[in-house]
Amino acid sequence: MKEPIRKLDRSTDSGTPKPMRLVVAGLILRHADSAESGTGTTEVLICQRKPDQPMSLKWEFPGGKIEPGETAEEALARELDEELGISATIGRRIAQIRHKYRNGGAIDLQFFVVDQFGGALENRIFNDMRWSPLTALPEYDFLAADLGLIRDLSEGRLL
Ligand SMILES: Nc1nc2c([nH]c(=O)n2[C@H]2C[C@H](O)[C@@H](COP(=O)(O)OP(=O)(O)OP(=O)(O)O)O2)c(=O)[nH]1
Repeated sequence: MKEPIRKLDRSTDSGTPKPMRLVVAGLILRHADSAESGTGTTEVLICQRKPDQPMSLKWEFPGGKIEPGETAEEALARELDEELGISATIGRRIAQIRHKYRNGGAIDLQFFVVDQFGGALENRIFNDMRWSPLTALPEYDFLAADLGLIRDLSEGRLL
């Protein structure tokens, strides 16, 4: 007897499966003093992707993929050197997020605090970069995987 032709399940068959990408990103912090209130504001460095990159002009935290043989901290220190020209001391890990982008790419993202670095910050690859108070983060159009973290940071839950 002939086997019936099975219909392809579009939700599971989207071509060759892409491997999970392991990504690290840094929350580079600085503490700005406010003259009027006398209290300090915590600011974080945010970076905007270039117009010719995938997910163009979205905002993200500096970082990138872990290469074979690297620890997460080593990968982040390398990326921050390549992207910003700084020698960063990688602090504690404050979040880990798994996300599936619509193109089928899944990423595992780890975020680390960086509150010490050597050298002068230099924008080597981004369209724009700026310091944002944690409370202002939701005003920026961040990558989808970062949105939960953005909410937590802006509401003072993580730092
Ligand atoms: N650096 C960074 N990447 C992030 C964040 N959130 C998020 O979804 N990502 C994604 C975007 C990229 O797909 C991937 C980081 O890869 P990458 O920095 O090495 O290189 P890329 O943007 O050229 O990415 P790709 O085209 O190779 O996928 O992680 C974030 O806050 N920072």
